[in-house]
This record gives sequence, C-alpha cells and structure tokens, in this order.
Amino acid sequence: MRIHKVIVRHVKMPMKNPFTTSFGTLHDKSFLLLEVHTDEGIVGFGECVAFEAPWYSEETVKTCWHMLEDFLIPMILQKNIHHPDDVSKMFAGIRKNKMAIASIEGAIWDLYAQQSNQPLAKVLGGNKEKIDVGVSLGIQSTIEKQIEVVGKYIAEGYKRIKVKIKPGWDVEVIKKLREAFPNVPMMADANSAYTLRDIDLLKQLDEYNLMMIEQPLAYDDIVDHATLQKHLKTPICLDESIISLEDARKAIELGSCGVINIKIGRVGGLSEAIKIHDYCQSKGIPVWCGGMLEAGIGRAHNIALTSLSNFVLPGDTAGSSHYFEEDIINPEVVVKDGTIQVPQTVGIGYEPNRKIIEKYTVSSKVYN
Ligand SMILES: O=C(O)CCC(=O)c1ccccc1C(=O)O
Ligand SMILES: [Mg+2]
Repeated sequence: MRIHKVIVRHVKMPMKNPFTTSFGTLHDKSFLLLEVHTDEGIVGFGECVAFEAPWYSEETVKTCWHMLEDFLIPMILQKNIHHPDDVSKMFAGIRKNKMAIASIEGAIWDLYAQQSNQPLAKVLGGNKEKIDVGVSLGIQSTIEKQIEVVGKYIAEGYKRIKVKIKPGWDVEVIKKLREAFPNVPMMADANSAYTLRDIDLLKQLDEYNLMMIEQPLAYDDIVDHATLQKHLKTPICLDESIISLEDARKAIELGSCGVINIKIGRVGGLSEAIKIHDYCQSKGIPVWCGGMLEAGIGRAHNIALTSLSNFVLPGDTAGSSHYFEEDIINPEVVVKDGTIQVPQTVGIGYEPNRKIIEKYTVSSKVYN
C-alpha cells in the first residue's frame, strides 16, 4: 500500500465520571485521532493515547502532534508499505515518543487488516472469540463511596476490579474492600506513588489476597521493584516501567515483576506489543491489556490485541458506556457478563462514526 494522505484531529470528549489516580484527576479525554488514507482509498484509523499533561509518561497531545507533523508523517507519506512491521522499522531510529509512533502504526495495522480482508485480531495472531475484561476504578471521596462503586461494577459482571491506591489511601481502603467483597478478584494500581521506604506498608497488602500490585515504585524503575518483589508474596505487575521488549526481558530476568500490563501506546505499537506478549508467554509470565481511557478506536485495537493467547488475565478494556455518553464507533463496545465479543468482520470490526467524531473535534489538519 502507498500512503497518500493523513488527517490528524484533536478530539475532546467529556468523561461521565472524573478519573482520579495518585497523580491527579481527569475530567475530559483529550486525544489525537489519525486517519491514514492509501492511494486506493482505503482508510485506517489510529488513536493516540497521550494525555494533555505529562503525568503518566512524558508524552502529551502537543508533543505527539509535533512528532507526527515534523517527523513521523513525512516519513510515511508516499511510501510503499508491505506490512505494518515495516513501519516500526522506518521509525526505529527515533527515541521514545512511543505513543506518537503507535498512533500511526495502529492505523497501518487497520489498513493491513482491511487489505488482507481479515479481522484485525486475526492478522495480529489472535484466536479468542471473546475476551474477559475487568475495570479500573478511580479514587473516590470516601471509603464508603469506593465500596459502593466497586459493588456496582461487580454487579455488572466485570471479571476483576482494579482500584487505585496512593499514600493515605491504601491499606485501610483495601482492608475494607476485602471485608465487603471477600472473594472478588481484586488488584491495586499505585501509579508509582511509593518508594522502597514504604516497604513495610506495602507488605501489609499481602494480607488481602490481591491478584497483583501494579507499578508501586518509580515509573522508570525495574531495580527497586526487584528488591520489593523479594519482600512481597503478592505479584508485582509493571505498567509504566515497560516501554519495550528489551525492558520486559530485563525486568523478567531481574525478577522485578510476576505480571506485565501491555499498553499498545506505551510500547510503541501493536508489533512491539505482540513481541512482548510472545516473550512473556515463553517465560511463563501472564499479561493483560492495560487501558488509557481510550475512545472507540483505541478500544477496538485493545480488544483485537487481547485476543492473543497469553492475555490470560482480564484487562482494563471496559465498555464504552463506562467512560462516555456516546462513543466514536458503531456499535459501541459492549461488555456482557464481563466479556467482550471479538469482532469477526474485516478490519477493526467497528465503524468510525463521523458525525460524533466531528462533534467532538477541536481542530484538525490534513497532510498530503
Ligand atoms: O480504564 C482504563 O482505560 C484504564 C485506567 C487506568 O488505570 C489508567 C488510566 C490512565 C492512565 C493510566 C492508567 C493506568 O493503568 O495506570
Ligand atoms: Mg497502571
């Protein structure tokens, strides 16, 4: 395929519920949506998961737009691409900026699936017909409210509940949640809010039979996590720390984690995500698909990736209605009994809804 045109849109969608983590509260989901056109008129969509501010990683909506406009789009325009892996190779000389890279690469995977007349899940190597999903719940104003919100999502059938923790909102909250829901698969995500000085506090969490503790220590650390893991019975799951296959290899060799959360944007695209998935499988490390509060396009990509066989733990891909009043795809992503059907139709299996995309578009630019 030959890339003929790229359209970048800045989209801003209000979220139903503000999302609070150890690093702050989000009220809107502001992101870049990419449309990549081939000279045969096929259109692939990519969603960039970078947020407006650099609190999860260093990338932002603006840094991604800059990378796309000044480097990535010029590198693919008018180029012949045979396979999405070619794109990762074309971008191999670029340091970091994984979310910007992944947004283009995802659109090219969509194009590739359409051109191959296959579902995206199939061309990625996925074989599940449906996937189990959990939900990630933000920090609430009181423990009572947190218990109420968790109860609501258990009743909806989600296969596991993830709650966010931070200093001052941890052991007591988990203890109360366990008392309220003794048998529910539950985990906690700290988004790097602790250090090794908190080791005694983190050890107290071992009492509550959590499936795992996600990213307790620094966003770029794998050494202290290895030390912490030696002191904890609960497996550590790494999120922020793993931005490549090399990171995954080193973390597993060091014993820094027992589980890895794979986010397509964080690792620079679907091709790298598959490599990490395969490597973890060969090492007996289970993985699950993380989320970045994606709208429909990103969500569709997550579903396709989760259809690969080593995604054995429920991920964070909740239904569209958990986040937004209306999604940018048709149909929206529906969760029933904690599962999502993997689309078996060509491409991502959901139709981008141009009217709704237009409604939430703040600005856009065409590159050709
Ligand atoms: O529902 C989702 O998409 C995942 C929510 C979530 O936990 C999250 C949301 C934004 C940034 C980081 C994280 C995280 O997994 O750490
Ligand atoms: Mg996380």
